[in-house]
Amino acid sequence: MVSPSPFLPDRAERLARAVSDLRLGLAVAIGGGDTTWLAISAERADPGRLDAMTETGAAHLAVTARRAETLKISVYDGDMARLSLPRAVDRAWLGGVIDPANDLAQPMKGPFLALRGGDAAPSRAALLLLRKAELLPAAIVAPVESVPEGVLRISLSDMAAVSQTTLAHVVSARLPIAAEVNSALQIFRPDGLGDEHYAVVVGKPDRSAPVLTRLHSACFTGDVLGSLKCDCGPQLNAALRQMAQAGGGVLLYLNQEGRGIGLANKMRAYSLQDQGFDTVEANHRLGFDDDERNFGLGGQILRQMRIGRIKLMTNNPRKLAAFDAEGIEVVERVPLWVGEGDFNRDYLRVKHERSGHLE
Ligand SMILES: Nc1nc2c(ncn2[C@@H]2O[C@H](COP(=O)(O)OP(=O)(O)OP(=O)(O)O)[C@@H](O)[C@H]2O)c(=O)[nH]1
Ligand SMILES: [Zn+2]
Repeated sequence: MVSPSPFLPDRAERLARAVSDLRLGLAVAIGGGDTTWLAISAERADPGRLDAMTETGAAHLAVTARRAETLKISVYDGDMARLSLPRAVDRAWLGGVIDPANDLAQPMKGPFLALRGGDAAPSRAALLLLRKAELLPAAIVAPVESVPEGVLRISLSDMAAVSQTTLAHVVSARLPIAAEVNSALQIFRPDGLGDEHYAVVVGKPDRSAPVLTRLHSACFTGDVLGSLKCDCGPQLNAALRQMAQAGGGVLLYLNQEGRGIGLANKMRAYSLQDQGFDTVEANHRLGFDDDERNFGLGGQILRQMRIGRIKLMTNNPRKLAAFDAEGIEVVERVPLWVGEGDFNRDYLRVKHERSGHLE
């Protein structure tokens, strides 16, 4: 007989499963306190599951403090709020509460009853997992007597593994690119939650000197489509060209689209920007922070590549701090201001004025 225990998922694997279940619209059971709770994405909840979650009258809707602020809901749980839900939730009402697309058209959505006291930790865990699933951070949460068969169970103590992803090198292959034919692409894969990330080695960087490095965040609209709303495409190309001219460099490409909120949410942010909100306000109205990226992954990749000293091409002081925290010495910052135009002037101004980007 084969022993079952090696086949059981560990904490990191359970969390990765929980994120993909929530993304599908499935419920996840969260235990670890006195009560076990079922949580489901408010965005993905189908009518049958929504009714089942709310039929006892004990369900609540968890939203982030950012979203609560826009909805003018009292925040008693620090970074989040829990709203009591009626037995039969009106889906249009729910849509209005969680999705800010119609905030301006439908400004009054209350009255809301915000819960105080009790255990907010399971709801907080659900919100964090939904962010990792790149869904709107709004969860329907209800206590359960018993967990329905087939529903994944996680424990609050599993949540510690959310930020403990370790990346492993998978493969490296030669990749001639327009900037430098002598280049290579390396792939790094997480052991639990998260996406694969890449390192482009341009030319032959001299490892005895600080390596010219760029930490780039995925931007489908800018990198691939040539969107004029941001500066990502020109930054990507300028970085690769400068590395080629310098004889070599490393471009770390982190799959953290939309500053970590995912492409669908970034497009929600863009539609809010069309209503007049700036980049930061749009993120807040959706329930996200200004920037949800984890730059520490870049340092982890460089350590695996045995690169310890770099010249970093960036205007973002948070990136400098992140490499420092990972033990990578940034000996010089190389400013990277390119691609300014009519469509991204406000975006660049907001980076400078609100996000602390350097000259
Ligand atoms: N949420 C959101 N993300 C955006 C928006 N515009 C661009 N992005 C994302 O922002 C990231 C690029 O970040 P930036 O702040 O432009 O630049 P940075 O990489 O932090 O800083 P630099 O190193 O100085 O370029 C990419 O992940 C883009 O997909 C937006 O309006 N909203
Ligand atoms: Zn972009």
